Amino acid sequence: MIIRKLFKFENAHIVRGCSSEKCRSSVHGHSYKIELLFESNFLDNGQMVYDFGLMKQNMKALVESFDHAIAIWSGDNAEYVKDMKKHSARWVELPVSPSAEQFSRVIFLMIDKLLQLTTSVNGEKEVKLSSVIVHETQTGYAQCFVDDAYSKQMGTIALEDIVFSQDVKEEWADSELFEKMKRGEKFLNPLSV
Ligand SMILES: Nc1nc2c(c(=O)[nH]1)N=C([C@H](O)[C@H](O)COP(=O)(O)OP(=O)(O)OP(=O)(O)O)CN2
Repeated sequence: MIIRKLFKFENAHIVRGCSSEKCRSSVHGHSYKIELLFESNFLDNGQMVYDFGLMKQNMKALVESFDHAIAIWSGDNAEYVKDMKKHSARWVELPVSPSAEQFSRVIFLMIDKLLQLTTSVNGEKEVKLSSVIVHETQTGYAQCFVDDAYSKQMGTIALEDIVFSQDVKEEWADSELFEKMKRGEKFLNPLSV
C-alpha cells in the first residue's frame, strides 16, 4: 500500500542553463507542493502504514526549510551566491541546480536518510520512501524514485554538501537536526503526537 502526505512551501531560485529563458536568467518564485509517498505491506497498531502525524515532526521541518527561502546552487556565479546569502536570511545551498528534478532528488535523500535513522514505536514495519513528487507549478512536476535519488548518471548528491542558513536551522525544534542526520545519529519517534 502507498500513502502520501502533502507539504507546501514558497521558494525562489534561478535554474541556470535550462532552455526556458525566464527561468535561467531571473530570480523567480514558485508555490511548491511536495508529496512524500511511503509504502509498506504492513499496518501499525493504528492500522496505518505510518501515521501522518509523525510526518509532521522532523520530516515536515526538513521540507519546510525551503519555505520563504532562496535555493542556491553552489556552482552558481560566486558573486551571486555571496549576494543571495547576504540579502536573504533564509537560504539553502545545494550542490545541484534547483530544478524540480533536483529538488525531488534532494528531498528524497533527506527524507530517506531520516526514515532510516528513525526507530518507530507503534508497530510500523518495513516502511519505505516510495517516491517524492515536487510540483513546481500547477502544470509541471518531477517525481523521484529510489533509483533516481541515488543515480550516478544524474550525479551523486551528498548530504554533506547541503547547507541550511542559520535562520532556517533555528526554526527547527532541534537546530542540530541535520548535523545529527549527517553524523548518523538515531531518532526515536514519540509515543504520541
Ligand atoms: N523539466 C523542467 N522544466 C522546467 C523547470 C524544471 O524545474 N524542470 N523549471 C522551469 C521554470 O522554473 C519555470 O518557472 C516553470 O516553467 P513552466 O512550467 O513553463 O511554468 P509556467 O507557469 O509558465 O507554465 P504554464 O503551464 O505555461 O502555466 C522551466 N522548465
